[in-house]
Amino acid sequence: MLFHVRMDVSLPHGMSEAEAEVLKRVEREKAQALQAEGKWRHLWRIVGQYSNVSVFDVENAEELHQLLTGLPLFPYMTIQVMPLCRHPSSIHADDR
Ligand SMILES: O=C(O)C[C@H]1C=CC(=O)O1
Repeated sequence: MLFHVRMDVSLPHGMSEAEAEVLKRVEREKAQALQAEGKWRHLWRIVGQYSNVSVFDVENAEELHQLLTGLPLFPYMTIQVMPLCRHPSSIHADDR
């Protein structure tokens, strides 16, 4: 099942540079592992914002919830989720 997800990141002003760097590194490792697994299919930066739009390919909403809440930056993100289904006019066979 595909989900469009928008993540807006807002780190606390009081967070040290060192702590932010560690969080971002651990987040990157997790994000890249999920991409390698095929679960995080697209990851795009929104120009000019500390935000991304992503497409996840997971079994169900419960799996997506577990995955998102497990992200190191989760406490500092506002997340919007849109479930997707195949568009009848799409010519791409792998749209799920
Ligand atoms: O930078 C972001 O958009 C937040 C988060 C998503 C992937 C990642 O590495 O960090």
